[in-house]
Amino acid sequence: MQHIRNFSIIAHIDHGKSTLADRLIQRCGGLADREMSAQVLDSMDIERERGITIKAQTAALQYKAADGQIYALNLIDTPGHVDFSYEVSRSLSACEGALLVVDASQGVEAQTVANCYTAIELGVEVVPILNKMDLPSANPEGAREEIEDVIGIDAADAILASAKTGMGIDEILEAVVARIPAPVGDPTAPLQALIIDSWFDNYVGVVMLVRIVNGVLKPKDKISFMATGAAHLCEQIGVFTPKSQPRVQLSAGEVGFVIAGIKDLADAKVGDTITIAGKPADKPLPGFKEVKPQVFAGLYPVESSEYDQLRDSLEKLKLNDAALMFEPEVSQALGFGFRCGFLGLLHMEIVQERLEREFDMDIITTAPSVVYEVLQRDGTVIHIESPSRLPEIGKLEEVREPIVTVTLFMPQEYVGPVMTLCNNKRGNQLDMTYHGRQVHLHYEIPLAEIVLDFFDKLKSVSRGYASMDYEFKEYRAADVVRVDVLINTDKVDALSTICHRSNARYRGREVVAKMRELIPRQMYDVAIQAAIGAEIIARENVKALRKNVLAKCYGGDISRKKKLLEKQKAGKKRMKQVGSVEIPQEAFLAILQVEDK
Ligand SMILES: Nc1nc2c(ncn2[C@@H]2O[C@H](COP(=O)(O)OP(=O)(O)OP(=O)(O)O)[C@@H](O)[C@H]2O)c(=O)[nH]1
Repeated sequence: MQHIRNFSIIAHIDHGKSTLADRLIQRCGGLADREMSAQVLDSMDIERERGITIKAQTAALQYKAADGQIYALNLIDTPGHVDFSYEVSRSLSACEGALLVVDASQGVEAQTVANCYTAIELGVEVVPILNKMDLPSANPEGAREEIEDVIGIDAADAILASAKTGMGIDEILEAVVARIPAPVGDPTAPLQALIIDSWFDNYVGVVMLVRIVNGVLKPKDKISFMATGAAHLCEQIGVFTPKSQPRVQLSAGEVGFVIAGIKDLADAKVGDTITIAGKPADKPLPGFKEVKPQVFAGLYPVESSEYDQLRDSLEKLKLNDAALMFEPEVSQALGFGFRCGFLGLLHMEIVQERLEREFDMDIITTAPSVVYEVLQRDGTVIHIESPSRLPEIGKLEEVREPIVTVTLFMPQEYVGPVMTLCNNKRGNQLDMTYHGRQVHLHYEIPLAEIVLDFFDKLKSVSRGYASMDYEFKEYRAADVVRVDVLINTDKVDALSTICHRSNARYRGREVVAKMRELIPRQMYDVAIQAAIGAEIIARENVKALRKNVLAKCYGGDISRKKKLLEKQKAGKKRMKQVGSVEIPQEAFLAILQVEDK
């Protein structure tokens, strides 16, 4: 076990995490050069294009160190975004060390900070690396100071590197061996294996990436899952180099994959502990948490006839995304669709994008909302995942909204703007502490305010330097109301939102104004109104088109006419016919564009 090193790479987006991982794999001979064409660790196209790693993967490398010994280095990939913070914490808790990659020309940026704190909290050894030293603009001294000031760890022996040219790669591998502790664990104890990640493979079913903490796991072992209680037969184990390679056993300290004929991802939850059914460990490893969707939105097919296809697509996506939830929903305006639950806004965007790209679906998404707890006059308590389902005022005793505790990190100069933002979002400050130039703030903020656009605003007011994390605290009574939108006097249920009474009029007016810009002119005048209960609080008109598009340019050339019609059809794709009015996707999300008061 003293020849094993388990480590992750943490970095802000674009600081070179994937490039460095590729270099390390290449240097250790994991893949031939021609296989290195693409960044191997980001397996999904969409990840490559968005540049965000959403599914953790790993590589087991063999490295012959300067001391002549051969070491088994397990590189464990971590996702980088706050929506996936639980997965990050599970990946890091499977490691003894983490390489903190900082772009020497950019310095420390927001995302590094939260992940780095998670690593420090978990007792993981952090090795700072200043990457992109080949760039003329590299400023290692500045970056070093920022690591010390902002993150607060010693950066005196940060390694100067370039994942592009290969500079510093050997030094990094030597540091992994010398500075990161070997795992500790008892191979003779009952099995405790932490599930770091799990995903669905069409051929073998669920694949689990595990860190063996204690004990030994072999094929044919009957394993059980301590959180779910499910039992399965272990069929195959092995490691990724990054290609999969079978092994006859995985022992304490090692990282590898397990296949056990599992069909449902829900049986193999990230963070759960695997043990041997006949000889179980007396307790699971700490830190298991059920991930629950926090953000809900309606997803509807643009063509009603594609409902079944949308359901099939969502089912396929769910195979590989245990956090995605969905159930059928009917909207008067949009017809049959699904109410879907996501971990956060990025998760929602990824699902939406995959539905469109991988499954070729045209969908309309409604504005994201949170779950409200409603105490009705008759004493019953219900949970509302869709604003249109909020009972009428006469039946309501109390509406409670989810409150989260938000932890924010930022350099001192951004404290003012960040506090203003939190206050605008109905935040309640809990405390503020200084750590050198770095400030930690704790706030309680209604989740509904966070899901709208908090993350983007936080980034813009802090120029990307502030980072955040949040955790559900409780449901708390709130004076919220539903703002409805009427189009040509018909209420469009998919456009209803719930918001605090103090903001309701303002938001209603702004949404209607935004929608006027977003809804194209049609053959008739379109009236857009906002209402609270029976009271109309705002109204705008979209004036009718005077002339028909075709009339203008049609001069007998039929191919031109066809082209125009095709163009119109393509442009129509993300439009939904509501009554006699065509509403584009953007208009359903107009609430996201409303600025704070
Ligand atoms: N000049 C230079 N460019 C580099 C170096 N390392 C990475 N890059 C470039 O920086 C960009 C981002 O690198 P990635 O490895 O994709 O960064 P990442 O941190 O994995 O980013 P995400 O996957 O988006 O989180 C790419 O265009 C790389 O080619 C380096 O040492 N020098």
